[in-house]
Amino acid sequence: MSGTVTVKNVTLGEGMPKICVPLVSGTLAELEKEAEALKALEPDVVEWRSDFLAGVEDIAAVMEALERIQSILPDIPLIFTFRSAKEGGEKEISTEYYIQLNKAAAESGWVDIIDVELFNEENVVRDLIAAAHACGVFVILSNHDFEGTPSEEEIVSRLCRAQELGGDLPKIAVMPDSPGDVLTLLAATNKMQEQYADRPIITMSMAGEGVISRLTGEIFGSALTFGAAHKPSAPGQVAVTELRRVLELLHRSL
Ligand SMILES: O=C1C[C@@](O)(C(=O)O)C[C@@H](O)[C@@H]1O
Repeated sequence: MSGTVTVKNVTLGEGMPKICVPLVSGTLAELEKEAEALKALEPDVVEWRSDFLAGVEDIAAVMEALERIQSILPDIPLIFTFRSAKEGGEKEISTEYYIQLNKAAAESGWVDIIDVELFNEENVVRDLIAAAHACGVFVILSNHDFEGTPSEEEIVSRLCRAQELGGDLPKIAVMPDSPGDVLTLLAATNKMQEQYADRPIITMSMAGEGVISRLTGEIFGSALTFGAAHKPSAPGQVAVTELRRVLELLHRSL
């Protein structure tokens, strides 16, 4: 894998894959508790899945939550994500509000990375990337296929598209229907990192069969892996402490 992205002393794209833990609470009070509890797990990165928040349609509530998270975990890189229902998230919002929300998060100064879904209008994607970069915020350009696993060529092509559009961290999560689908994701990851990527990428095959892909990023070329604290944000995430143990085991073997 060539290229790295460094946020708050955490470098993605070198050494062991970094561990990201999602915050998935529904209320501000729960979110604060969840963020406090996360400290003990020492994640490299934290993702706030804002689509889980009951008041996410109110931008002031979102900003208040962001400020709280940031003040509880000031030293850990924070990803702001609104995951749309069509890509496995909790809610659907208008494109206008999606843009407003992501721009507000990027401009808040409390967020290091925003997650933008690749399958938006191209001008929306370009606009959000430009807005984030203007604030010194990185962009994960993501795609989620909860229905299945596209072909190796299609996975590589989506990751390349995310890179061409200027995403700092192209990402794809796919759902396997067989061990062969998991191999397809791993082969696509390997091909992308060997032949096309000039920056770190993030890939995973979800659910139980796909767990192996969340462990082997250092070998096949995925820079970030999502582990669960109490509640996973997607199927197949394993507990952070176990995840770290396996990543370290594989790292020592290389
Ligand atoms: O995109 C991703 C990856 C993910 O879907 C996973 O499978 O671990 C979990 C989400 O919270 C995150 O936004």
